[in-house]
Amino acid sequence: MPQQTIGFIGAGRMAQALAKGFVSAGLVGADGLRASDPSAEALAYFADLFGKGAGRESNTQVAQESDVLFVATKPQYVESVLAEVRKSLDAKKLVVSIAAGTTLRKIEAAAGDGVPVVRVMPNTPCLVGSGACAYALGSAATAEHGGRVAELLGAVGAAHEVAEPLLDAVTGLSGSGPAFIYTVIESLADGGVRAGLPRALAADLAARTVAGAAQMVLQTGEHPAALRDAVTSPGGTTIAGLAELEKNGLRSALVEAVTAAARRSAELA
Ligand SMILES: NC(=O)C1=CN([C@@H]2O[C@H](COP(=O)(O)OP(=O)(O)OC[C@H]3O[C@@H](n4cnc5c(N)ncnc54)[C@H](OP(=O)(O)O)[C@@H]3O)[C@@H](O)[C@H]2O)C=CC1
Ligand SMILES: O=C(O)[C@@H]1CCC=N1
Repeated sequence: MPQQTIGFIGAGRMAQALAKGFVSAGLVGADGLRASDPSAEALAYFADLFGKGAGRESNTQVAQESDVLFVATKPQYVESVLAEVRKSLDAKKLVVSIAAGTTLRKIEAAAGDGVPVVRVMPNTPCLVGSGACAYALGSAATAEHGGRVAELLGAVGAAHEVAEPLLDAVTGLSGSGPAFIYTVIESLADGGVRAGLPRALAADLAARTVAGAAQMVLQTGEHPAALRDAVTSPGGTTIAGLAELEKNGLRSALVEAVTAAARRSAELA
């Protein structure tokens, strides 16, 4: 990939996760990063991670200096931020919005005619190269723009192109999903502590169990139910635990969690 400058308007948690992932993957040097944020704390943290050279005083400076401009504010600020920097945008730039719910129509209207826009839903595991992301192309974005975004996101995890209407469901599943799974990990660890394990050991075993099970699904390609059957001995320990999960509605709770998060994403539009 040719040398490029990647800017972030909004230097919060998701911007930091993406920037760190891009730098770790060698897609950009710290000198190729730009960021602006009204929060001195967020900007200071960004500078701690990537060096003081990345910070800029205004969103416009970031837009002017960036080839790829990530808009990484909360959804309610996306249109006003783009209106603010609109004069610095043209067909040679690529605008990438990561905001939940904010539609391509709104982003494109705020960015201006002919500005290539891609709407992305990333997740925080991009920080450690294990992101699960999806993206949809705006009307002025070509396959080449899609390829650039796929290459960036591919360096920090998996990237799937989808039709825009699917992005609310993606948000409910993989955007918000890490928070659901952290709750699962915490609860597994609590179960371990209840059964007598020291907290630190329980926390380590819980996280590795979730990571290992996910890797089994991804690497074997087996259906999760088949993998579950391979753990479950007749009359054994696992079926005793699974019966409790069914009684307490784990499946339904997770289905409802993803559905509620997807619904909320649609509401944000
Ligand atoms: N966190 C996550 O797991 C994911 C988040 N997203 C999306 O990413 C976006 C950012 O989320 P997240 O990183 O969690 O949020 P954060 O609040 O951590 O980061 C947003 C940052 O934008 C700053 N900001 C506010 N107004 C402006 C402005 N006018 N110009 C420049 N910066 C501004 C905020 O400053 P201040 O705090 O002072 O307002 C804050 O530091 C959201 O749209 C969210 O939907 C998508 C996928 C996953
Ligand atoms: O909670 C949120 O709204 C954001 C979007 C997906 C994950 N975090």
